[in-house]
Amino acid sequence: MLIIDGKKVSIDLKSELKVRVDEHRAATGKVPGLTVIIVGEDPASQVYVRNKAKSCKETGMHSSVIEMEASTSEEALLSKIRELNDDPDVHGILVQQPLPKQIDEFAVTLAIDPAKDVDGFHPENLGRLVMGHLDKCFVSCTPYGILELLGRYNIETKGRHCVVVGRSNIVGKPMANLMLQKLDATNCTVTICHSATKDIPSYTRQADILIAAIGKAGFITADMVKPGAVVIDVGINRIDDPSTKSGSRLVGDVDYDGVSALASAMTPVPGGVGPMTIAMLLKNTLQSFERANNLQ
Ligand SMILES: NC(=O)C1=CN([C@@H]2O[C@H](COP(=O)(O)OP(=O)(O)OC[C@H]3O[C@@H](n4cnc5c(N)ncnc54)[C@H](OP(=O)(O)O)[C@@H]3O)[C@@H](O)[C@H]2O)C=CC1
Ligand SMILES: Nc1nc(=O)c2c([nH]1)NC[C@@H]1CN(c3ccc(C(=O)N[C@@H](CCC(=O)O)C(=O)O)cc3)C=[N+]21
Ligand SMILES: [Mg+2]
Repeated sequence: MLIIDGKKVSIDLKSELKVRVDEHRAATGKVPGLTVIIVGEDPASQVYVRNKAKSCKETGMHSSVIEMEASTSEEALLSKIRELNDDPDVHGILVQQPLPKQIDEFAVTLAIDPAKDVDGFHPENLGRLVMGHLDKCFVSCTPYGILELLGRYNIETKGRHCVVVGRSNIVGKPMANLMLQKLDATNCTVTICHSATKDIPSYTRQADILIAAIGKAGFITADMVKPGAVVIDVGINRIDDPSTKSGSRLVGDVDYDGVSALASAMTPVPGGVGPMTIAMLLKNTLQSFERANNLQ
């Protein structure tokens, strides 16, 4: 079984991005800038935001984090976003999800300038993805990172059956639509399963490429997987484990031990899709900078 090493690929990709950032700095005196807004004090979100800022610095990009109180009003957040939309030094804006319940996530997504929406969540970007205008949009970082992994590991996609479990706007839907595109690196037959799907194993067992984005630890078990399938695990679930120092550990949506015995290739958790999500966020931020400065 081939372990698809997202951690390693993300390191390679970040060093490629750094070369380009250094060239831009030398030529223009400017570097790409990413601003992350975090509302409230969710500890998991704080870890992601710190990782994003650290990766930004590794590649020579400028990073700033805006922390807002959990009680922040929707209007206060929207007004901060409008300020960043107008700031020429900000090339990427990311508002960390989930948001507190008084704030409408869709209103926030709509407020971000699509040209700075490095998450790829704005309907203009998701719509362009669905319509196949990939060069003019930002692709949601997790699906984009998975595509990058499939490409770097030379995994055949054309004509193969890709089954995506999960239909969120940030992972499942863009993932399925990406694999459906008429491109050499995609061109799959696609099935999407969700919580109302009857008999999920009957679909997952047909998958040549199985992508799990559910948010339930160990949901995909060996009996649900066709021997030789490529299995991509998006899930990030923290479970109790008294044998570890912290008392918990991260697992994916796939039962790794069971499924790795019959898959041909698989992403681990941690060290698979997660680090790629961050690398693609930086790639999108660099892309935004290059578009803004006519450097393409
Ligand atoms: N590695 C990374 O970079 C990232 C990881 N994640 C992780 O990926 C996972 C999914 O994230 P996200 O898409 O935001 O999650 P959401 O909770 O938004 O969506 C989960 C999807 O799974 C479906 N689902 C839930 N339970 C079942 C079930 N019993 N059977 C079938 N389908 C089910 C839901 O169906 P329905 O629509 O019917 O409710 C929904 O479509 C989470 O663990 C998250 O932490 C997320 C983003 C990035
Ligand atoms: N606006 C917005 N954009 C996002 O992209 C976004 C978001 N909100 N909210 C939360 C989810 C989740 N997400 C992850 C990113 C990296 C890892 C990651 O790097 N994971 C490491 C482990 C990290 C750890 O140890 O906790 C790994 O899998 O190896 C995980 C999850 C981005 N998200
Ligand atoms: Mg969600």
